[in-house]
Amino acid sequence: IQYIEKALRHPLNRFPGPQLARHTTWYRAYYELIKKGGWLRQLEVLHAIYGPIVRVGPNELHFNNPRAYGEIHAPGSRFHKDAALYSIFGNKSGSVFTRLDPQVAVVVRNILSSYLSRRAIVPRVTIIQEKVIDFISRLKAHNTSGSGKAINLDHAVHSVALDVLTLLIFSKPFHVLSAPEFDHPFIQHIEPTYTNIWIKKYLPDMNTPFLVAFTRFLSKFNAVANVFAAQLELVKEDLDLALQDLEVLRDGNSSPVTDDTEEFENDLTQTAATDGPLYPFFLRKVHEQMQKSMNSPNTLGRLQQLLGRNRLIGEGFNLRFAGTDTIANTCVVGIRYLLSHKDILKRVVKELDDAWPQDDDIAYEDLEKLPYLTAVIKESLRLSHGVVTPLGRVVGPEDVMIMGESIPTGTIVGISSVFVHLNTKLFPQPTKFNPERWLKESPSRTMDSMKKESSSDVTEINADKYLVSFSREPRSCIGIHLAWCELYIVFGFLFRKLEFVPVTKLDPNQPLQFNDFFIPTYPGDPLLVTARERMIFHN
Ligand code: HEM
Repeated sequence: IQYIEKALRHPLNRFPGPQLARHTTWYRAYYELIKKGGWLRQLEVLHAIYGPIVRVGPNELHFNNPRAYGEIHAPGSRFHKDAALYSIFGNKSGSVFTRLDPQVAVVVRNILSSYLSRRAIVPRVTIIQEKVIDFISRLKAHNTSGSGKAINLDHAVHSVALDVLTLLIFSKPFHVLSAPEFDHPFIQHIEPTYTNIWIKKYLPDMNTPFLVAFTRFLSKFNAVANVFAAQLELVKEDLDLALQDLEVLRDGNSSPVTDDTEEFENDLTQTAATDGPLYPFFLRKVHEQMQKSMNSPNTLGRLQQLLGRNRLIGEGFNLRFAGTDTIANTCVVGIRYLLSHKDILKRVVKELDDAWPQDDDIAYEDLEKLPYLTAVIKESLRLSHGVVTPLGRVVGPEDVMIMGESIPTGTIVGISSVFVHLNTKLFPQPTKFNPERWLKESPSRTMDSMKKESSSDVTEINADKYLVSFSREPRSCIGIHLAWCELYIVFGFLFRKLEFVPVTKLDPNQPLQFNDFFIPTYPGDPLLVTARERMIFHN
């Protein structure tokens, strides 16, 4: 009776939605677990029935208007991340990504952001370039080896993304690119990893002896666990190596304790000459902060709690996930669309050839200046969406207005990036791969159409503002500079140096289907291609 009374008085009752979802989160679980990531498709159905705000769980609302994105992910927001959603990444040992409170996360965000800043990344561009050149030779060698077998480009691109990231960040990179046929176990298990983590959201105490014993029976689960364990071992070894270095530095008294971020960034820039990986720098910065706090037990205690050994391992481990599959997905989606749109491919290749006529190197800054390449990357980011799951936030510390409605404290609110990127007012013919839309002189953006847009419920016409693949402050992606840099180099180098012949049948009018497993996973045929060197003829 008490339950019924409470349910009848619930403040979210005024919002429409399916009856079952009002009473149990298992309504959503059905789509996430049984319908294998079909929650996004169901959200579309629900919005079509119930309108722009839908009650999708006992305590959860989903929005479909891009304006809501800005209101939920607003600078200075104190909304916490949704504990149940982020528990799938194990928020017990944790990392900045799984820290729920933005005011706690900011401490680690600041340190991590400086070592992933543009100033830290640009001097390390050669590390990325060399790996991508190595990748290109492997693709060519595969073709000339006479095996006659096409390459699975999805696996190949995930391999290069994982190698670039781990080479740049850790002193012990994973080296997966050297596996025959781009088929390293770390790569084979990407999809099962993502599809299996959902179960943790609904059975959070996976570490209870019963569940551990139970999962031993599931061979697929076990294989994924083994791959996880192997990667974790590498991160742990890296941490130990870095800590040993720190001991040496401390004994030799050569680690200056400094408050000065600029000095730290200079330090990063100088050490770039030695190709230093970034994770040890991060640890060194943490170490410096701790030394500085020796006389302030409260700060020291807080730092130790935030950055204890397990947490530092968690931080390193999380970077592998945050920074690999997201970039690889953007590349795979972009390459697929380019190979199925010959006119767009021709135009981007011409732009590259004009800017880079000789077979020597091109400066990264010159790639960044190419408008069409930039538009191709933005369109690839838009149609790969970044993270597709609604990034649930808990309203607080007081009630707020979202889409003109007062939303009570404690409500979980979200809007998937897909509803922003596929909004027809912001991006006409949204499922079409059309880099033109990002160019200022785009013929599709006439004064008339812009006037119409500004009179719609979307008040700003700046499409860049609605590219939310990296989310928004205060929890936006801190790897954005690395991501952009890698995307320019992968797209620029691959299409300047190689010609791909798709073996998979690609239909330009068929939008790519994906499932919602936090980041999108693409069922269906893998992208099989052969690759050969491009010949450039100049008059
Ligand atoms: C195309 C590539 C990438 C995309 C689309 C992307 C997307 C995102 C998104 C949407 C978020 C917000 C997640 C949330 O609210 O829970 C995020 C957070 C994050 N990203 Fe990325 N990311 C990319 C690359 C990277 C790279 C290369 C790194 C680092 C090596 C990285 C590290 C992080 C971290 C540490 C966070 C957590 C920030 C926080 O919770 O405060 N990401 N990313």
